[in-house]
Amino acid sequence: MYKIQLMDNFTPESTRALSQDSYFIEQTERPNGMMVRSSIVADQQITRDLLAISRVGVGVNTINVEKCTENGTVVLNTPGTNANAVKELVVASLLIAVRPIFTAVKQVKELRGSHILAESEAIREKLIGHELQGKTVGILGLGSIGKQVGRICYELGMDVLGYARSPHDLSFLTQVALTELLKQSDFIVILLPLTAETNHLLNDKAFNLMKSGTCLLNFGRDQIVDNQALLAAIDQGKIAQYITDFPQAEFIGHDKIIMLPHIGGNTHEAIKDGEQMASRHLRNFLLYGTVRDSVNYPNARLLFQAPYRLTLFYQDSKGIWAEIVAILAQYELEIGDMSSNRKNGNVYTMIDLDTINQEKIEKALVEMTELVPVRRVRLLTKPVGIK
Ligand SMILES: NC(=O)C1=CN([C@@H]2O[C@H](COP(=O)(O)OP(=O)(O)OC[C@H]3O[C@@H](n4cnc5c(N)ncnc54)[C@H](O)[C@@H]3O)[C@@H](O)[C@H]2O)C=CC1
Ligand SMILES: O=C(O)CCC(=O)C(=O)O
Repeated sequence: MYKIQLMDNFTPESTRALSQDSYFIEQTERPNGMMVRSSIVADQQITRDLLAISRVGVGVNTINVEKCTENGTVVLNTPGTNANAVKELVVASLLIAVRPIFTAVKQVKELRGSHILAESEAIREKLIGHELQGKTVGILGLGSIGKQVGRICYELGMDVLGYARSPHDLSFLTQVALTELLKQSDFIVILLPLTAETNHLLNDKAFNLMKSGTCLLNFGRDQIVDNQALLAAIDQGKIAQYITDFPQAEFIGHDKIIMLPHIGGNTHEAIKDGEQMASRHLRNFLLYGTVRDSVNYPNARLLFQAPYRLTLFYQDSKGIWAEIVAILAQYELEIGDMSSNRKNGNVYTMIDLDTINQEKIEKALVEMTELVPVRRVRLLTKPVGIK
C-alpha cells in the first residue's frame, strides 16, 4: 500500500490511475508518492519515505532535484503535455505586442449611443499597429514548446531564429549563436528552463546587444531575466515591450510591461493531459519500478513477469556492481531478467527474482542499503488483480 499526497487540486478522473485500486491511499503525512503542479515542495517534505514526486508540467525549479537524487527519490514530469497551450498563448502575446488590442477594446467600451460605428471609425487612426509577417523572431530554447512556437511563427511569415545548446534539424528556423539571436531579433521569446546556466541569462550585456525597440516575451521563468537590467533596457529604448507570465512586484504599474498570472499551460486540455500522465507515471514507478520522463532517473522498463523485483538506484562508482552481485550470491538470490540504465552519473537497475527466502532477502536489502553509493533499494512484489 502506497500513501499518496496530492499537493494541488486534481480532479478524480485525472488521478484515476491512483484511486482505481487498493494499492494507493491518499494521505498527507510522510507520503511515498507526491503529485504536484506548481506548488513548492519544501526540502523537509523530501523524507526517506518519499519514493517519487510526479510533477504535472515541465519545469522542476520548485523541487530540490539534487536532494531528491541524493535521497533516491525519483522526480517525474510530463513533457509536452502543455506545449500546445503555451504555443497558443505566445502567439496571442505576439499579436498583443504589435496591435493595440487592449486599448481598442477599452476605447470602444467608452463609446455610447447610436453613432457608435461612426465614432469608432474616427478613433481608428490612433490605433494603428504592425504586422508580424516579415519580422524576425528569436526563440531561446528549442524544446517541446520552442519547436512548436518556431513552426507557427514561420507559418505567420516571420523569419525564425533559434538558440539551443546542440544542433537541431528544423527546416522552419535558422539556428544561431545566442549573441546573433539577440542582435538580429525584433521579438525574443524565452522558452528555457530555469537552471544555474539560464539564471539571469538576459542581463545588461544581453540587453546591450539587442536592437532598439525589441519586444521580449518570457514564458520560461522569471529569474531568466535580470529585472533591474530589463528596467534599464526599457528606459534606454532597447526594449519596447516586455510580456511575462511571471508577475514581479517591481513591474507593477509599468506601462511597457504586461504581466500574466502564469497561464501559459493553463488550459483544460493541457491540465487534463498532464494530470493523467503524471498519475500514470507515479503509479507505474511505485508498482512496477518503471521510469518514464524523469529528470534524475534514467528511463527504464522491464516486463514484470517474475513474482519479485529488486530495484536499485546508485552512484556509478568503481566496483559497486561487483558488491551488489556478491550480496545477491551470498543470499542465494538468482538474477532473472534485468535492466540497467545510466543518467547523470547514477544507475538504475531492476532485477527480477523467481524465488526469495524472506529472511535472506531482508538481510540482503539491509546490506545493499548500507553500500555507500546506493541511494535507494526497493523490493517489489508483482501486483495482482490490477486493472
Ligand atoms: N509559462 C508556462 O506556463 C510554462 C512554462 N514552461 C517553461 O518553459 C520551459 C521549457 O518547456 P519545454 O519546451 O516543454 O521543455 P523542454 O525540456 O522540452 O525544452 C527545454 C529546452 O531548453 C534547452 N535548454 C536547457 N538549458 C539550456 C541552455 N542553457 N541553453 C540553451 N538551451 C537550453 C533544453 O536542451 C531543451 O531543449 C520549462 O522548463 C518551463 O520553465 C513550460 C510549460 C508551461
Ligand atoms: O501550469 C502549470 O502549473 C505548470 C506550467 C509550467 O510552468 C511548466 O509546465 O513548467
